[in-house]
Amino acid sequence: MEGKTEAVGGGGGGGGGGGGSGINGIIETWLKKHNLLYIGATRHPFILSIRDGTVDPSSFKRWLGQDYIFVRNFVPFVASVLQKASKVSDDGGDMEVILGGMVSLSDELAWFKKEASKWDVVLTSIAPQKANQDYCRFLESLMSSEVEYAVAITAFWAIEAVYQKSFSLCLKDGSNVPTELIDTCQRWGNEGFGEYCRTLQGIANRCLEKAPDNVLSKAETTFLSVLEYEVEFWNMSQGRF
Ligand SMILES: Cc1ncc(CN)c(N)n1
Repeated sequence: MEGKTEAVGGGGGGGGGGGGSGINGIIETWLKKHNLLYIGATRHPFILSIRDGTVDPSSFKRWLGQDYIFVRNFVPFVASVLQKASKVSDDGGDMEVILGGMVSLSDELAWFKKEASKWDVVLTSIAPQKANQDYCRFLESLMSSEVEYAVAITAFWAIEAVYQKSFSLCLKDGSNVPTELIDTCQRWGNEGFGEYCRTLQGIANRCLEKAPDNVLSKAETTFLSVLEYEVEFWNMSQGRF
């Protein structure tokens, strides 16, 4: 899909339970408007090297260790999104989706531990690198009660969606992912995770449609920041600082 905008997850639907307006939602407008940066985050050379089977094992190990630290910091951020949802969302449907997301993050942490031992990566001896520290600091800033639910849920969707889009690319026909990395690609590239991301996209769209202009522009800036942090994270994984 190079050079062409595709709604995250490929469907363009607003997502069950989200109620967003799908193909014509605010997020779809942003994806078109910021397509270059979006492509930069979702078709990064690190991901392309996994897809093509040319990934440097030391880059993969670096990514693995750093991402474990990131996910540990991501959990409290998601908890803060859940707290915001409990205060503002009308029907409780958002809370169920976010809670489901927290359950899969618990699985994700267990997966990192198992994967790390397979690759001889000692998770307890890893220090976060600068790009990771910056990203985690950004997450922390979004946890403030001053940050609106529409902004926080947009960030949450974008963070999950970048991984879904990136790793699902590795599962497409013609890819040459090494056997030992297929499980990694399936973790975020599977259809269930794609559906979950479309649901988050629908929730975010619904919130953005109700949001005043100043919140909309904060959410757009936050979306762009997520894309930039994701690019830096992939760069860091490749040893490019
Ligand atoms: C950096 C990063 N971004 C997103 C994800 C998906 N939870 C992740 N594990 N790491």
